[in-house]
Amino acid sequence: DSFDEVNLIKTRKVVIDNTFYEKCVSKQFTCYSSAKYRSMDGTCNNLQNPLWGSSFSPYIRLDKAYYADGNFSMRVQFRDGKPLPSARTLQVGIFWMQTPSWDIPDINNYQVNQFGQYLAHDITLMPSNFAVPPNDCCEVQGQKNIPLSCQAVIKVEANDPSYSIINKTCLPFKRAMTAAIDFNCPIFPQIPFNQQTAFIDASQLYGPTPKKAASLRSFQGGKLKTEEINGQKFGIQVQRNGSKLCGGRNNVNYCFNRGDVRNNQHFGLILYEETFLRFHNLITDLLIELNPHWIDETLYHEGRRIVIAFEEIIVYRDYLPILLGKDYCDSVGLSLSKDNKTVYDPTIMPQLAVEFSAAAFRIPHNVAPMFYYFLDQNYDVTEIYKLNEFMGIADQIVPINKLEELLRGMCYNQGRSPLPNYNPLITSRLFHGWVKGAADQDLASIDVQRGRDSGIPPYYKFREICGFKNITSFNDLVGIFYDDFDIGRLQLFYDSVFDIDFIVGALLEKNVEGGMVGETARCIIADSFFRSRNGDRFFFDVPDQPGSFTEEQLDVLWSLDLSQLFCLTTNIDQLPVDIFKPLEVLDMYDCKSIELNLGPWKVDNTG
Ligand code: HEM
Ligand SMILES: [Ca+2]
Repeated sequence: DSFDEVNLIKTRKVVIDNTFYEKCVSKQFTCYSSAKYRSMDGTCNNLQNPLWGSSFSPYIRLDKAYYADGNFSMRVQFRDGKPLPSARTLQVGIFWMQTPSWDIPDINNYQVNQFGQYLAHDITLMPSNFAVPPNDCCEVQGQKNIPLSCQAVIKVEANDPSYSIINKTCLPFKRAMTAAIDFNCPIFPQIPFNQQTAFIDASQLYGPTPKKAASLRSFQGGKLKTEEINGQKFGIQVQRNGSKLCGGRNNVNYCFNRGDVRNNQHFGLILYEETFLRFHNLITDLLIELNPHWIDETLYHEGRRIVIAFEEIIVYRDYLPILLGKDYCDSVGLSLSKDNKTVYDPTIMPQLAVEFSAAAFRIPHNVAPMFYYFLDQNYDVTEIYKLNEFMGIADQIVPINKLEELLRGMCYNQGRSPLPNYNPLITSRLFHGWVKGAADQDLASIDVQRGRDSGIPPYYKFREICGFKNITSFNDLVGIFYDDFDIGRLQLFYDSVFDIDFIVGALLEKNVEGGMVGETARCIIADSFFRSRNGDRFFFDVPDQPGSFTEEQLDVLWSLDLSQLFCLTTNIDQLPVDIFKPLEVLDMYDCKSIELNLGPWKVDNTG
């Protein structure tokens, strides 16, 4: 078998802990192997283990849990058992000083960031329990009986180069929900929950539960609900009862309601949510023309099945080769090819690893750009917005032509180059303008703290899991990072090489050739994408399933790409054929000439 590295993780015998399914779920499932469509929540995908990969089930662990007490308290230093350095202290001491105050331009554009985030929101959501007070964990520090979920706020030093300016000494952090604490299900050590379906099934659009999904459907013609704003069709908004609040933000006029709760995070993401929603409704329009006898239910599920197949193709054919490197994808069986169909294996656990969600797949936060440019038809800049100041607010893109101007900017501008640091706006003023307690966060500190919160192994252990040479001293790190001086910087903060947090080490690593992440992150990311696909009975090209596409239908699906989707769902005039490459103005689609032909979906209605 040539799929060495991914197999290496598979054959480490990842222990699938079934305690949750056996002890904590009382519902009995009757699954039908003849079902043509996926359930909304991912249940019954695996017929023997109906909850595998479903929403609200625990992540798996690639290794044991690393907690100080073996149960839930955060990891401590290897030598003396003292707390690890504050996540913010690491960000300031190792990354901040080396972060340029502008984005270094990349060979790819903003779409790589945006598709990545849209995809992340399909497969993973490891939330804190915001329903349980207090809202702002910093406010209760120093009091007696601090709730467990608030015991890991991030300490900020008085001389912090950015937070001292606004007198911030504490970053609120709420620990992720776990089986034992939030679902009353005694699993120890604790394990966080995935509130999304682990499958690539567009659950960020349709909703990860039957209830949420139903609330977004119009129940007419298979469509998702829309409303008209400024003469354009958008998805529905959240019922705000006259309040002007969107998520954590005051004074906004527009706030959308979609399958994933993070959908309003910023306008780049909203562009994807809106265009994919319009794509679904366009498909159902075409299907009803071909098959006028189809009822709403059939149209909805057939449309959904096409949208999902489309997303899966973009992920495995177009996106992962850019993120991980094309040759690597070929060698570990992640590539998609027309004649080599995906083999479904019911023994593969499709659920993602906590090491993936809490850490490895966050490395691409390093390409989140500082500024968004809006370009008109002549490619002149009409607006420039700071990412962090326009989070939780859709107002800028609902006026006529604005979605198109944003889209143009995201295609023609070079994106942020993947280097060890995140942009300084999201490491000091993330969610700027939000309500007190939520405002002015640091995503880099959060990512370090989330790793400790969820008990993932330290950096050296990840390298061992991935089969790289063992690390036993700081010296063994020579040659792994962009800059060997970083080893000295790490030594300033960590007592021992065994203490280094995964994401800190992984961000410093040299990127792999032809990819955007280092070798350790790549190995963990590949493992979860392998699971999510090969453990998915409904993956679009798995043959001989009740819902398998015909060869003619597959030909149509293969002919589609992201640029065509944007052509079909917006009023944009033209787009580069390769959606991820800036400045490729030679190979363009004239959007007026793009049509979607779903002919192979016409069925004989006499049968
Ligand atoms: C504009 C760009 C982005 C912003 C502002 C952003 C922001 C955030 C925030 C605030 C969180 C929650 C952190 C926590 O509380 O633990 C998060 C989580 C996450 N992000 Fe991003 N992100 C961006 C892009 C991306 C990209 C490009 C990827 C991957 C390709 C990504 C992957 C993830 C993952 C895997 C998580 C954890 C999700 C979970 O399971 O809860 N993000 N991001
Ligand atoms: Ca999903």
